[in-house]
Amino acid sequence: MTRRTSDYDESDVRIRPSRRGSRPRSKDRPAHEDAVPGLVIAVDRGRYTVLVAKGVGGKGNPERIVTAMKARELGRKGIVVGDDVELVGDTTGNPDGLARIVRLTPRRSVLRRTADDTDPVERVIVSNADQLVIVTALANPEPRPRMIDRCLVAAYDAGLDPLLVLTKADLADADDFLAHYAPLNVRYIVTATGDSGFEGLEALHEQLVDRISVFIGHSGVGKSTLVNGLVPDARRAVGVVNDFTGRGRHTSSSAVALRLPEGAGWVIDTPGVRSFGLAHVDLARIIQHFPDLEAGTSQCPRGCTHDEEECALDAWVASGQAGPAGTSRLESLRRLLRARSGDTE
Ligand SMILES: Nc1nc2c(ncn2[C@@H]2O[C@H](COP(=O)(O)OP(=O)(O)OP(=O)(O)O)[C@@H](O)[C@H]2O)c(=O)[nH]1
Ligand SMILES: [Zn+2]
Repeated sequence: MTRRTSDYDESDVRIRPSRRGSRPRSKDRPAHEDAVPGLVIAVDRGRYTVLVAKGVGGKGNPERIVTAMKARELGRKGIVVGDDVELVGDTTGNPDGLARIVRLTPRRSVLRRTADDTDPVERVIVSNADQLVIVTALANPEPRPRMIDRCLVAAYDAGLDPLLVLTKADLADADDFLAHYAPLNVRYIVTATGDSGFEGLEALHEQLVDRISVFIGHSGVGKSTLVNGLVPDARRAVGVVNDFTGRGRHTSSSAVALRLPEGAGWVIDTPGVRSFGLAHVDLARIIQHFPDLEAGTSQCPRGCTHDEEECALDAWVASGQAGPAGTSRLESLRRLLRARSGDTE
């Protein structure tokens, strides 16, 4: 198996830990009592853009953006957008200054993916998010239900609440699509741009208040249009900082956290992420992420893989108990199970 390299700034971690025990903690590790907390909002080739709040490190200090590198003592531990960290060094926000990240605060959530479904290297895309916003166009490009199902599995597995955003409702009706997904009880927002402005943007904004939301979607679905509508200046702000420090501009291939106006939540844009390999998701757990089908497994033989002749799910779907999308959802589940076990057609 070839390990795919990625220019995406995610942290790579072997899923199966090595059998060698980790090194005992050194007693004389420096304590960094003067470290200040910050939030990682962008990562670009080993440089971290960290937001440090007002008043931190001294009364009267303004909110500032600090460029940092990872301290040696953190070893190979990856730092990603969304991480809460502690910094030492120059944390004034001086454009020529450089801070060091000396501590990573335990993560509340991690959104991971692998390059494909059997890749042993998992990448952490973003940490500490609580919502996954799956952006799909109703037309141009056509919705991809299998991709959506995959994103839903990734969201549930990471403990994030999924939110479907269906764009371009001016081009196609949302009803068919919504009928398909209704049995899943996933929250959704329908948006459209047109003569009457940007419909649905406010409803979407409401769902983002006080949350950390990761946006994912294929090229052309209108994700940038949404993000720019929600956070008109933020991308420029992050870009400016990177220009200004001369330490590499923020490229569109890595995730960036953008603050909603009035500070009421974060949108994390993930321009380089278009799909999720799910090698890190326990095979037996995948079915739990299909709640519309899981109820039908009670009639399955013991140890059923749900991809075998005796599986009760075919009858469950045929009886209509999984709703109108049952057939396609079961197909989706089985494709995932096969891909996950390396048994691709
Ligand atoms: N008709 C219509 N077009 C839209 C809508 N939203 C976005 N578009 C158009 O769709 C195209 C793609 O939009 P983007 O926002 O660039 O899409 P994206 O998902 O960010 O795509 P990448 O930038 O390639 O990642 C643009 O031409 C937009 O103007 C919409 O609601 N209705
Ligand atoms: Zn079964």
